[in-house]
Amino acid sequence: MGAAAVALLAATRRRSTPPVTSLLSRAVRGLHEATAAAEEDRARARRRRSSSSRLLGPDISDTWDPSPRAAARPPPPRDYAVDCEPTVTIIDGKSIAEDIRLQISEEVRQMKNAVGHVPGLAVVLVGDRRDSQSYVRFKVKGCEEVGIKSLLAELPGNCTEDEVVDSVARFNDDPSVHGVLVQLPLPQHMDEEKILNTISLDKDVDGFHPLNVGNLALRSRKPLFVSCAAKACLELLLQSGIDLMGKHVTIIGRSKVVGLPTSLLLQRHHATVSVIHAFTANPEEITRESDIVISAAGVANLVRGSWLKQGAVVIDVGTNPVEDPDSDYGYRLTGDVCFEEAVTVASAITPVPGGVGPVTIAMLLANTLDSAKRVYGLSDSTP
Ligand SMILES: NC(=O)C1=CN([C@@H]2O[C@H](COP(=O)(O)OP(=O)(O)OC[C@H]3O[C@@H](n4cnc5c(N)ncnc54)[C@H](OP(=O)(O)O)[C@@H]3O)[C@@H](O)[C@H]2O)C=CC1
Ligand SMILES: Nc1nc(=O)c2c([nH]1)NC[C@@H]1CN(c3ccc(C(=O)N[C@@H](CCC(=O)O)C(=O)O)cc3)C=[N+]21
Repeated sequence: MGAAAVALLAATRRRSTPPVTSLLSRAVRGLHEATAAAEEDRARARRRRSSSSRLLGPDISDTWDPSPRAAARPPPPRDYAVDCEPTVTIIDGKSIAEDIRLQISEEVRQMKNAVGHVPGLAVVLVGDRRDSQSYVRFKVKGCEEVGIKSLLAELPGNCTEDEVVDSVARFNDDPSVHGVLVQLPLPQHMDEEKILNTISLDKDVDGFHPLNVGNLALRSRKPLFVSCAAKACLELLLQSGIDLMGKHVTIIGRSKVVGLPTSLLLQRHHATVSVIHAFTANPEEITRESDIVISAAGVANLVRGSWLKQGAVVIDVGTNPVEDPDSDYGYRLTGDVCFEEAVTVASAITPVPGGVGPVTIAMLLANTLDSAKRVYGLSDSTP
């Protein structure tokens, strides 16, 4: 099913009419009505977002206390059609990312006026994996869109660990660079931890440095940077008006890129967090108890509709290539969640593509901006 058809379906479906085919024909019949409803949804989401004072991710400093931002937020949208039957909200990550980039552009412009410099992001890419190359392209394009300077070091897959470390060291020493990241995964023969540990703590925009992760975990501490994917999950929830306090959130995955930092970040927002990994027995029993399910396992269609509680919120971080002869490239991206099943159960869900991914990139830009603000003394919160 195409993304447009799914969005249309989402805007028109009633939970009491489960068969997808009948929903589709209704979607076609109600084309104009549905388009108008979807447009109104987007406008409502934009109004909600523009009333938020901060779009650049969680304010780490006060997240142990009940979040003032959450308190000031209007109540969650009523996801009910006119006849009060529930509908599912497709969380529009692309549009949320666009708003974040707009705000970053403005701050970059102000920085240039105030100190004559713009933030700089350096990316180290090793090898020729097509997926890594395209993610890096998204990052560079994101920088261009907001006026952040980007630098790229591309190294062949058979280079030595020392060559990668040298690249990182050059960026660490470059005062025009405020963020350094090494695109993962690295080739098998390299020691990932050793290389990541050479990134300066104050340029660690991925938030993978042990001190940043440790400080995220500790109540009285404040990390300099938090994982972009974790911040994206939080932002998508908050921007959708979903309160986290006391909610049971299950996170599938415990990696340093997504699962672990997301579990720590959401605890700072007073969620009760369960973490599922490859050795967890009966994961579906845990997810079925959860108000919010965040999946970052990297397994296509792992989360079935039957894994979800009625009305659950679903954040699908997974980005998995699956064969698709109909696609130009012979494959397409799909999430960890079986979308067609989940939309019949969830109250809100992120699509893949167009959900978490664009917001993750926007958060990388936000982390780079924050880093430059710290360097130029423009930061409103000293860590
Ligand atoms: N959209 C975005 O912005 C981003 C998307 N991604 C995507 O998210 C996914 C995860 O990425 P990443 O965290 O780096 O991947 P990793 O492979 O590093 O981690 C995967 C995690 O999922 C767990 N896991 C794997 N299979 C299962 C299973 N069948 N049941 C339960 N748990 C399982 C693993 O458990 P164990 O620890 O036991 O091995 C591990 O903790 C990928 O698809 C990636 O492309 C990643 C970053 C950003
Ligand atoms: N040092 C490092 N930091 C990372 O944050 C990191 C990494 N390495 N290695 C790989 C994973 C994966 N990841 C994604 C980021 C954006 C999209 C993204 O923008 N996805 C688009 C896909 C668009 C498309 O390809 O068509 C979307 O979901 O809409 C996906 C995945 C970051 N990661």
